[in-house]
Amino acid sequence: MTQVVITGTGLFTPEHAVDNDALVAAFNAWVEAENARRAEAGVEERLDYSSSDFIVKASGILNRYVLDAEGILDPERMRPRLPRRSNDELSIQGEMGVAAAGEALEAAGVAAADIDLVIVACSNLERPYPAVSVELQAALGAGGYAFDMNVACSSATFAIETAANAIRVGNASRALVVSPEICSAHLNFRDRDSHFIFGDACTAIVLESDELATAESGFEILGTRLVTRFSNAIRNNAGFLDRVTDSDPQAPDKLFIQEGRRVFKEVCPLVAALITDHLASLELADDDLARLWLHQANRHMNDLIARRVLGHDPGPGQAPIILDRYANTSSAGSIIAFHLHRQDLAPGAVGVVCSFGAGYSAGSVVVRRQRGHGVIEQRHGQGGSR
Ligand SMILES: CC(=O)SCCNC(=O)CCNC(=O)[C@H](O)C(C)(C)COP(=O)(O)OP(=O)(O)OC[C@H]1O[C@@H](n2cnc3c(N)ncnc32)[C@H](O)[C@@H]1OP(=O)(O)O
Repeated sequence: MTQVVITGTGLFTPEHAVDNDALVAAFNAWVEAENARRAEAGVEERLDYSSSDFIVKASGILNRYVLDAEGILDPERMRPRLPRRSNDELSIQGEMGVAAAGEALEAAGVAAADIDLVIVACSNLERPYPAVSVELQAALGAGGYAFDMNVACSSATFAIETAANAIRVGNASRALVVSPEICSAHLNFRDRDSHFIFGDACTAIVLESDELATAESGFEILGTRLVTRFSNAIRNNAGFLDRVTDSDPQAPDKLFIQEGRRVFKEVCPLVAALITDHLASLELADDDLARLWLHQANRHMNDLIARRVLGHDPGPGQAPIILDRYANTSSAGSIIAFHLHRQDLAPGAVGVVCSFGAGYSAGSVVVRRQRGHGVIEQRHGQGGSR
């Protein structure tokens, strides 16, 4: 069976950084104005203020990067301002994708023309068609075929499995998985419970059949495992039927909404069981795991999942946190952690990239650092989705 190797990753980080204090100042200025409006209109109910202390304590988030800070921090607007682009211009997600893909291709030592599958996988696509991936394929000069897919926060791991299988069956020899997440556009910055949760970023991953890979030390995919379980606890009702259902396009449910506590309670055990069962199916023990690159939604969730999987608190750097800087970047989060925190791993070290999110959906990708190019250990050398 063809072995599939991750040979390069890339990351696009928007220039605008917004820390909690700036976000909270904008939110509280809006609350003050809104409460004054309510008082004037004789409405009794008042809105509560937000606080940086709460955000850090509840989530571990200190900062987020966004495509446009000015629109978000304007209390009169509180949403990013992204100018409309003409059909002849590269789309916003296409531009993010070109930046992240360029870095990933360079790391892999692969020319764009040698890519024959491009998957754009993210929570929110900026239009239904033509597919952003097909536009990106053209912008990069990649060959083969391309398609978009959305499995919310698990989009990237589901796409890794899809790309790896395409390589295994011979439909592609090299694939690019790109996750351009513009979470600031689906976030209700006027909702106290969630206004701090998300940031924007784009990741890219190059996957190759091992016979073709030339990168010095790639990460061999030992197996992938995906799970979904329906839940309304995280939801966004925006959709193309809005126009014909005559529903209010400004209604709060047309943006991200969640029952945070429920998500915490229901998703942590699901994810811990997914990883543990996946490792067992690969004849790996929990303590074989040198690293957990977990989805980055909430620091406490990650601590709990890592503890459940490992049976003890993770060692320093064993379950890296990037949400302190990036906040929740949906499907990009676990890939950012993988991108930034893998180079120190010794050859042969095993780790898991694990996403979880709306759906619910969760994906586990177990990888092992190669011992220099072309040398693959046979002990856990199974291919396929396991
Ligand atoms: C998986 C995904 O990627 S989906 C997207 C992200 N999802 C998640 O992160 C799900 C996991 N859940 C969580 O992380 C958490 O539930 C959070 C961070 C969303 C919220 O933290 P919680 O501790 O659950 O806060 P909760 O909503 O219960 O509120 C606790 C208190 O803080 C208050 N509070 C809520 N928001 C704020 C705020 N912005 N500032 C100050 N206080 C606040 C509430 O009013 C409440 O006060 P009370 O105890 O007096 O009633």
